[in-house]
Amino acid sequence: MTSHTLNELIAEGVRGRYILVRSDLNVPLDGSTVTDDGRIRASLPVLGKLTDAGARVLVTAHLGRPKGAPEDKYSLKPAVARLAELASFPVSLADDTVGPSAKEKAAALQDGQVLVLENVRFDARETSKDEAERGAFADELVGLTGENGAFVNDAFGAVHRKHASVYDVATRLPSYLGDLVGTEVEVLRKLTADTQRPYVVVLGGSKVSDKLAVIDNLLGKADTILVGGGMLFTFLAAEGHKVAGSLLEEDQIPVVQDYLKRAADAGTDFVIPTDVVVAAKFAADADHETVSADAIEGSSFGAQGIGLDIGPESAAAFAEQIKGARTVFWNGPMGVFEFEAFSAGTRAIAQALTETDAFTVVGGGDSAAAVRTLGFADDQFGHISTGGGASLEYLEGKELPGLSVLDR
Ligand SMILES: Nc1ncnc2c1ncn2[C@@H]1O[C@H](COP(=O)(O)OP(=O)(O)OP(=O)(O)O)[C@@H](O)[C@H]1O
Ligand SMILES: O=C(O)[C@H](O)COP(=O)(O)O
Repeated sequence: MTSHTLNELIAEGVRGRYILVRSDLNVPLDGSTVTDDGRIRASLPVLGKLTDAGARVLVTAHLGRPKGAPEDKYSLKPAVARLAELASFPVSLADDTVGPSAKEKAAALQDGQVLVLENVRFDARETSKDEAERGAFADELVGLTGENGAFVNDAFGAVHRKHASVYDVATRLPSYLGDLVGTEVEVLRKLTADTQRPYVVVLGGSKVSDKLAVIDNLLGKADTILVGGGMLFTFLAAEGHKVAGSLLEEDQIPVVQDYLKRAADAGTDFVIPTDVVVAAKFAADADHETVSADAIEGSSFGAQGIGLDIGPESAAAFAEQIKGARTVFWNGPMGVFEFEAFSAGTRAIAQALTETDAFTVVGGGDSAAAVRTLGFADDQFGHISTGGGASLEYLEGKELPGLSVLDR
């Protein structure tokens, strides 16, 4: 990569200039409490460098997946409150993204201060497939920077998104690679350049179709793929099993069937859970029991049952695979770890990662949150990446729009 770096921008001089920074503040929330501030902490160094150098920093960020209009539960308020607590520079939040509040607060911003714009996904143009629509939104974001603005992408978790605040603004402003993105790419580059085998990829989480899409390119690259979390039910369904009320993306069944067919030729083994923890409902205190993965509907909860974790037998089998690996990449919790009763699978995988001799990478907002909230320390893993989907796509060898647009 030949992108210009933040240090180069700072050397050019930023005092008094408006610098637009894309950060990843997409943190897990419990109501208005940030349950893991890892991504906020990871965003601090770049903001600190810019404010120390006298820049007026405008931060863009997303939270969750709102439907292109403001929604209280997706406000950046809690994330920005936490950022302000941790920061050594003044931080404020605009009430909108490119509206009157953003304009007024941006105009009043002083050297060394940070203004975060409200969730970029409150504007449908941010994620539009239509380049002109995204471009119009990008123009409005760039308009806030005045005459001599610049753009820094420090949102590693979002570099796989061709979105206005990630991609289109970079075609309109002199653009630079943030330190967090630089560091993350360096670790993943080393991992792909010299992958020690066996290479085991552990996949879980709830963004089922996103994560299923990456498997295509992992076939042949990974020796073993361990399938947990929400996507496991699409695998079970692809094998002809009923999954009751569990998370299932029916339209993805043929895709998974195709993967299963191609796996042997590609030299990749799938390990699919043999037991599942099924709950009566999606709740922390739900009644639950462990059943065989091919008999989910046979649980006491019948067709209402929801699979919320992998069972102990599967967790042990996954741990065994991890023990024998030389490289492990893990994205996506094995179950709904936020509820204690359904956290055992995720805990077992985290534990196995801390015990293997393999180089281990944990990627993703919730995956990183899971290992921390379950009591593991960052230094027990080779690398904890802020990016889940982003790191997976990097490992697949895909071109990431947010990175390639910075290439000169
Ligand atoms: N069986 C399941 N049913 C429903 N939700 C599940 C299940 N297993 C895991 N999850 C949920 O998946 C969520 C995390 O998924 P996600 O795909 O967002 O992972 P991530 O690590 O944040 O990756 P990324 O950074 O790409 O978003 C957790 O909130 C967890 O509760
Ligand atoms: O959580 C993530 O992986 C990033 O913040 C990107 O979020 P997205 O998958 O909703 O684009």
